[in-house]
Amino acid sequence: MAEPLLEVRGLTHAFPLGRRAVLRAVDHVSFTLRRGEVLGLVGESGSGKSTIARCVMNLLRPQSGQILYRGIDICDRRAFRANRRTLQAERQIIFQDSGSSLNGRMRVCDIIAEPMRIQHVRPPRGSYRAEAEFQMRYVGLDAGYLDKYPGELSGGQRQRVAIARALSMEPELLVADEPVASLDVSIQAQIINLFRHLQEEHGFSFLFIAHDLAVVEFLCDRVGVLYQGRLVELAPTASLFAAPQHPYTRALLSSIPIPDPRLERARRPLVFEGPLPDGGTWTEVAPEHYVLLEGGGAV
Ligand SMILES: Nc1ncnc2c1ncn2[C@@H]1O[C@H](COP(=O)(O)OP(=O)(O)OP(=O)(O)O)[C@@H](O)[C@H]1O
Repeated sequence: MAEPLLEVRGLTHAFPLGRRAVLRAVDHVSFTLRRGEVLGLVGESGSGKSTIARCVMNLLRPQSGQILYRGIDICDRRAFRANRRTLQAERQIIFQDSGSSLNGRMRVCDIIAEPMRIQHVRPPRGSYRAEAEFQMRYVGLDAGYLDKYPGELSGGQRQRVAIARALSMEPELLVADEPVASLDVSIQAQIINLFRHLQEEHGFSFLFIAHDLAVVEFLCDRVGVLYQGRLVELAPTASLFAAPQHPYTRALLSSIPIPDPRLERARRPLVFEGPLPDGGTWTEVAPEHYVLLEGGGAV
C-alpha cells in the first residue's frame, strides 16, 4: 500500500457567529490520502467540504487537530516556515469558480506562469511563455488564447487555464474544490475526463471535493461522506456505492438521479433510517470501510 502523503487528524474548525455563538463547520475530521490516490469528499452544501480544503491549503487555520503533509505539520508555524517552498510548490488548488479565482486583469500566459515566477522556478522550456503554452496545449487549449484575459474565455476554458496553472508546478497534491460545479453538463464531462487522464498520467494525489456523486464514483479510489461537518463514512468507492453503511450516505445515494425510469420508480425514498447520531466512535464494518456510528471519531 502506498505511503500517506496527507494525514488529517481530528481537524476541527468553527466560524464565529456574532459575539457568543460559533458554527462548527468541521468537527473532528480525520482521513489519510495516500500517494497517487484520488480521495473524494462529498456532502451537501454547508457540510464543511471547502473548509477542509482551505485548511489543507493553509488558507484557513483550524482551531484544533493536525494536518501532516509528508509528515510536516503544516499548521505549526515554525514547521511551515521551514518548509514553505516545498509546501507551496507541491500543493495546488483548483477552485469552483475560476471566473473569480483567476485575476481578470492578467493575461492567460501570465496567470499560468505566475506560480513559477513567485516560487522562482526556472521554466523547463526556456521561458515562462513557452511553459505556459506547453501547459495550455497539454490541457487542450489552443495557444491562441495565451494573450487573452479570463473574461474573454468560456467557463470551461477558464477552468482549463486554472488546471494548467496548477500543473505548471508539477504538484504532488492537487486539491479540487467543486471544480466542475459551475460548468454546463457537457463541459463538466470534458473537464472530468481531463482530470482522469491527467491523474493517470502524472499519478499525483488528488483530493476531489464534489456534491455530484456520479463524478466521484467515476474518478475516486475512496470516498468520504461529510454530514454537518463530520466525516460519517469513508470507504473504497465501489464498496461505498454498493453497500453504504451510514443512514446519511444511504440517503445521499438514493437521491442520485437514475436515468432508467423503471429503476427510478424502484428507487428508495430519501428518508433517514433512524436518527443521526451525535457522539461516539467509528467502527470498521469491512476492511477499509469506516462508519461513524456515534459522534466525532478518528479513522
Ligand atoms: N467565512 C465564514 N464565516 C462564517 N461561516 C462560514 C464561513 N465559511 C463557511 N462558513 C459556514 O461553514 C459551513 C461549512 O461551509 P463550507 O463552505 O465548508 O461547506 P461546503 O460543504 O463546502 O458547502 P458548499 O458546497 O456550499 O461550498 C457552512 O455552514 C458555511 O455557511
